[in-house]
Amino acid sequence: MAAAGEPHSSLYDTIVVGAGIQGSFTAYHLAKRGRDTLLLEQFPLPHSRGSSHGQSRIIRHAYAQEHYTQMMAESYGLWEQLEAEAGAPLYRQTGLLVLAANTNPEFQRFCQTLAQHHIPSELFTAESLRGRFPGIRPYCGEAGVSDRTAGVLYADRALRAVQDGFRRCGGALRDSEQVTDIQPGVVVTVTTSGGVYQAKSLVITAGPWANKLLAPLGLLLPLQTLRINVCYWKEKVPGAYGVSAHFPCFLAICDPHHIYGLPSNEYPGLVKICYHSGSPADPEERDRPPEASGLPDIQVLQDFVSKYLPGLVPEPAVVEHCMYTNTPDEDFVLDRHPKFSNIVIGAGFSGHGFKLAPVVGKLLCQLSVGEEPSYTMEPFGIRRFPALPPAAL
Ligand SMILES: Cc1cc2nc3c(=O)[nH]c(=O)nc-3n(C[C@H](O)[C@H](O)[C@H](O)COP(=O)(O)OP(=O)(O)OC[C@H]3O[C@@H](n4cnc5c(N)ncnc54)[C@H](O)[C@@H]3O)c2cc1C
Ligand SMILES: O=C(O)[C@@H]1CCCCN1
Repeated sequence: MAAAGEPHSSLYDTIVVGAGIQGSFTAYHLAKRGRDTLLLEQFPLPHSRGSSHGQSRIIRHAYAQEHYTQMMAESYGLWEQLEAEAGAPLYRQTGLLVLAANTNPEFQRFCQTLAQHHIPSELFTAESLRGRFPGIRPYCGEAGVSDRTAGVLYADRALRAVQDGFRRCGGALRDSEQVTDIQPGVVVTVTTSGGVYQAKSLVITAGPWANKLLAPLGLLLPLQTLRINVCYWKEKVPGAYGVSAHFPCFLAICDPHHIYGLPSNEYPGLVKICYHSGSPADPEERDRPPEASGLPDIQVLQDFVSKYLPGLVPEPAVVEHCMYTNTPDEDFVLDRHPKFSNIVIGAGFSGHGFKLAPVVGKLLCQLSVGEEPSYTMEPFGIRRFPALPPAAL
């Protein structure tokens, strides 16, 4: 292997830009197939400036859109495989409750998908919810549906495990190297703050920085980057909403944005409850507090916690930050560059991509080696966005 700053003596098969969960899984699949792969990351690892840091993420089969439930069947298997390779637990089953007015059309789609895919689940009325989950105070007319297979992924540990797996397969990971220039061609030339590298194909998985790398390649995707407040709430009785008390993850279908929670585990006595949206922010500015004085998301969460979860103190005890990169329809972008077919793009994971990363990585790997992808790519294509600059298409 070349020392940092020196060109690799031969061509890489693939360079992957961005060692978040999507780029790391893509590189892992490529290296497992024996491809000579270089994974580049701008920050020293581990870091907390993108979207893949933190201790926990929800994993679930339950989705209102069937294509994700379909992909989750394989994703669970790949997580288990990584867990076995890592020799450490990456996942804890807790179940998930989806909560909504029983007439809500999105809620009904969740119920249909769970039934069609034979996912173990149970329907609840407001009354049966109260009986089973005394920590929740449902309102009249509310319903719940559970996904018993759901749980929590140990995110930081999972990211490390997949990067370790990549290196064990012979992959090269260089952190603290920012990609500053990409020259497309049959051989792609990538310049970083530390050197110049060449490869037969390139995968861009740059999270909130995706458009910064794509713009010089003539492509601007309709992505919105959001700064998310990750809030933790104190239990009045420690453990009452904990994994050991069998409190599940939950997803409350609220208007305009959902609210979700994970049982207390990572910080003893604190339950993670967040708003599925945030304030628009450039990733370079993510650590600067938002200019508006009030934080409406935290106000919405405080109202929700005080009305709905009476065993929690309705004031966040800890607030951390993370970035979302949203597409208009919240479906991912997994596609080739419209002009440069050996440049593959994975972007726009819209706050729900972690659980699916094993399959996303496999699909991006398939696209970059020129194989037929294992799933329909229709929901993920770049051409679904009608207003792209004509230069790109
Ligand atoms: C608060 C929060 C809660 C979430 N909850 C869930 C959940 O419960 N379940 C779930 O499935 N998903 C969840 N998600 C979504 C999930 O975490 C993301 O979809 C996923 O982490 C996106 O990964 P990524 O690799 O695309 O992005 P990132 O993790 O941001 O990785 C991109 C990487 O590219 C690097 N990079 C960028 N530009 C360059 C460059 N020029 N040169 C070199 N490197 C570069 C960045 O430094 C970064 O490390 C949540 C996300 C957030 C923020
Ligand atoms: O992907 C998930 O399961 C969660 C749902 C709620 C929003 C954040 N992501």
